[in-house]
Amino acid sequence: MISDDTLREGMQGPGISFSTEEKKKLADKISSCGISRILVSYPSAHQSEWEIAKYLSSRNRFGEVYGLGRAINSDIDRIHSSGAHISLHFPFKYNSLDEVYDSIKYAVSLDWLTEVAVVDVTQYGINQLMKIVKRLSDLDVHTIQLPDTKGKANPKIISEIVAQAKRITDSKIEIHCHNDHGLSVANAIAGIEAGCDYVDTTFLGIGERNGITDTLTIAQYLLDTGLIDKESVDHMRSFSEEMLNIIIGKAGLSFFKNNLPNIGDNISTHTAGTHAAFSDVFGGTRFSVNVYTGRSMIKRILEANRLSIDDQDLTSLIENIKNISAEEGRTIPAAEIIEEAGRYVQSD
Ligand SMILES: CC(=O)SCCNC(=O)CCNC(=O)[C@H](O)C(C)(C)COP(=O)(O)OP(=O)(O)OC[C@H]1O[C@@H](n2cnc3c(N)ncnc32)[C@H](O)[C@@H]1OP(=O)(O)O
Ligand SMILES: O=C(O)CCC(=O)C(=O)O
Repeated sequence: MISDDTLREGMQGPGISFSTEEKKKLADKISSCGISRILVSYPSAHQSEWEIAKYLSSRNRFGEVYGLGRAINSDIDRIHSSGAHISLHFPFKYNSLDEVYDSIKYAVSLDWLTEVAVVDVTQYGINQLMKIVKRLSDLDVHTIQLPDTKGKANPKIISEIVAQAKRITDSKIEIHCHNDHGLSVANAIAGIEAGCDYVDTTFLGIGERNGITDTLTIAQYLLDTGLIDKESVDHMRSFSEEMLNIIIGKAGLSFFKNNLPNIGDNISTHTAGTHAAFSDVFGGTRFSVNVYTGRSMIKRILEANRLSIDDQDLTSLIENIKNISAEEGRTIPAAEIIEEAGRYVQSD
């Protein structure tokens, strides 16, 4: 039931970044918690993300190891070459889904366990969403994820979409609930009660903006329903305590104040490069920079500081930023990005 997303979604939490060595250690702990399904990285983001996907998928610690990417052939090839199972997300805005479906067909031809996230489910009417579910099911997508990407859903909505999806497809249904309105746990429980097959969680609920459903809270709920054993929950509790110190070490104690739903700063902070690329979909104006950044985000940070560099320099600036972040397991503050960028401006 639990699909752990701490190593990928968790690394989208403001101020959070993990090096490859840190991810290996965290993966060991997660597997000791009895979790067998895990999404570990975004292989097209950086070499380190490909390496951890390769490392974890070549070991027998988990039943299913996934890497995430865009529904485009180059991201699919990158994930597949790591040996991880393919997890794809739709674009956040589109005119047509034809090319997306072609790429998904390609992914399924490589990996029968392919999973696809129909991002931001609350943008659709229920009939339109079910048409998409049916189309993915006809393409033999193994797992259809229905994520509340913007954290705007409520338990009634999640219950309705999961129940309807389960009626029209034999594909597995997965939910992924963001916490902007503080409803990620209630929404996940509504999805479980409505019959979903998997629920995405992260330890301490860390993730993009103010995160998603917390693993331990859901495990505690599943314990009461008999779907998980007490030993696993005990391991999750002690790992959650360790994570608390890891997160404070990386993002400071104020992380937990900023991470409050509805009022915390984190709800307007983005890490995902692809989110910054769709600024009319995601309104956030604060950025946390690690290997998940992209051109759109770095350009916006430079523009806010009245700096502009040419395309080639931007490529090399982003490469440097991502390398430092991956090696040192830390986010890169705006001041450091500006200083790095300044070197390109001066050398022109
Ligand atoms: C809901 C979620 O959290 S899904 C997970 C999102 N996670 C991330 O975005 C983290 C990893 N991202 C990255 O490392 C970078 O954004 C990269 C490597 C993917 C791309 O970086 P860049 O090439 O510098 O592009 P940038 O980040 O500015 O923009 C993303 C591009 O992907 C496109 N895109 C985004 N999602 C999709 C998708 N599902 N399918 C196709 N294209 C997509 C955008 O339209 C944009 O294209 P453009 O460059 O033609 O405008
Ligand atoms: O977990 C995934 O597969 C990606 C989707 C996601 O993170 C989201 O929509 O918020």
